[in-house]
Amino acid sequence: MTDIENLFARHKTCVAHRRVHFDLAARRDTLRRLKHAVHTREDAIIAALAADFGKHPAEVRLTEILPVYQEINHALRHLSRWMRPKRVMPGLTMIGTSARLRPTPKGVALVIAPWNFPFNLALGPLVSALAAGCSAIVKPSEMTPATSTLIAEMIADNFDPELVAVVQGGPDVANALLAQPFDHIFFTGSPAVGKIVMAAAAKTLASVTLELGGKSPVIVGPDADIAKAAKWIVWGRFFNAGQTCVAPDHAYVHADVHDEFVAALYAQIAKMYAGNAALAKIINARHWDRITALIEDAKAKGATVIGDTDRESRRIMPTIVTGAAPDMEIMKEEIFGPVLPILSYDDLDSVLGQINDAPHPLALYVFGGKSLADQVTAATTSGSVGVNLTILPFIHPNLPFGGIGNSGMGAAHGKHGFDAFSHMRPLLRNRFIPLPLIFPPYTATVEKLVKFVVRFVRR
Ligand SMILES: NC(=O)c1ccc[n+]([C@@H]2O[C@H](COP(=O)([O-])OP(=O)(O)OC[C@H]3O[C@@H](n4cnc5c(N)ncnc54)[C@H](O)[C@@H]3O)[C@@H](O)[C@H]2O)c1
Repeated sequence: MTDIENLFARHKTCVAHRRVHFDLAARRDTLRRLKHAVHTREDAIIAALAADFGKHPAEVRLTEILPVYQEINHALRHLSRWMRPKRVMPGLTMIGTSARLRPTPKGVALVIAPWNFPFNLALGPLVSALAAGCSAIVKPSEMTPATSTLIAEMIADNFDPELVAVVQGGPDVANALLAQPFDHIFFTGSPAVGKIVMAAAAKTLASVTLELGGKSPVIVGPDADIAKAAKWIVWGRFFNAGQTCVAPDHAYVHADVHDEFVAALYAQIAKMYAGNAALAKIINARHWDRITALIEDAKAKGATVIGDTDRESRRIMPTIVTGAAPDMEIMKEEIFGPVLPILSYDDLDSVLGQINDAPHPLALYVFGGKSLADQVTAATTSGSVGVNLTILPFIHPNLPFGGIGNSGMGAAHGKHGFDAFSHMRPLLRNRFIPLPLIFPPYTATVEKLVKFVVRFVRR
């Protein structure tokens, strides 16, 4: 038996014997312990993310630590209601029964996390798994060794390994874990690896939540408040150096406001990133090479590019690509870096056509009046829609967060995350249902009764 098989078997046994935290008090205790563990390590988390890719402490607090506290507090506040069995009305044919839907822990959960928000995206789904009463094995990203090691130590110091365990490693370790018959797999990462995860889950029939990525467009309409649009788009595109799944990937800007918008972008970049102290590094040289190759290809195909790069420090300064066109590589793959291509448009229908011809995005942003937002929302499909803001649908505690098609399946956060790790188990109790009156033998009276019942239901 390998270490992973052994660990999984121990989780399975504990879950089967309800030895892990199952009732409300125990789950709350687990969540409080997790909160305390994070609270006592805030400085270490900031240091780990600085070591992994130069994230600014304020950004770590806002995008890695705060969302985890929010997820824990929200669960602590609402868990008792989420866990309560829900009464379900009987409908005509079930009169004489009482029905309840009881959220039941799925069992042993696997959480596979990416590198871009390595703390938040490992811990957030873990909160949902623990709130739902599951045990969990977490595999953080191998690309952020300092943060992943910190997560492993923090969990080992605070939890029985049969309740929560962290297994570190890359694709090999992920695949060894995926071979185990988990009860639910929560994967956050690229669409390419999402397909590998789903294929593996098909072998064990594990249910999956897939939080994937893709190109999230933003549309800036002729009636947009340009200064406000530029502020939200610069913030959403460039924090974490653009390595954000819900970042606006490229912008369609109405020709009437194009020049004003581009000027406003530069003004905002100068304001937010003067001196570049706030800008994170690109995660590694491979990604730096990939992103700068996209920039070079756009330049070679006629785009105007403003923004500096430095391989030594793995920095790419906030970069604007004007005159971008669909044939450029930068318009074909998720950029996942601090680069914003701008496409000028006159005809909204052609923009909607381009969005609909591409895989469904994780997020879609619209800047403009209500009628533009309504028109775009009605004509397209995406994981979420943000109007006159960016990123925030991810942070809202009561909105489901998830993609559709290429950008993912299922939902995370709050009650939706709890539901992902729960089986809604129907419980139907017989009180005085008269159905046995029409059990065989089918005498003339029974037949008449059956006919009557069918007529009654049909009417
Ligand atoms: N929807 C969301 O919530 C969300 C959040 C963050 C990132 N993302 C997406 O994640 C991607 C960036 O993250 P990433 O580069 O870490 O993603 P990734 O898919 O390369 O890696 C994610 C995880 O999968 C593992 N993995 C990698 N290759 C594997 C393989 N062949 N078999 C099994 N496991 C494998 C990694 O070790 C890591 O833990 C982007 O596409 C981004 O949009 C989505």
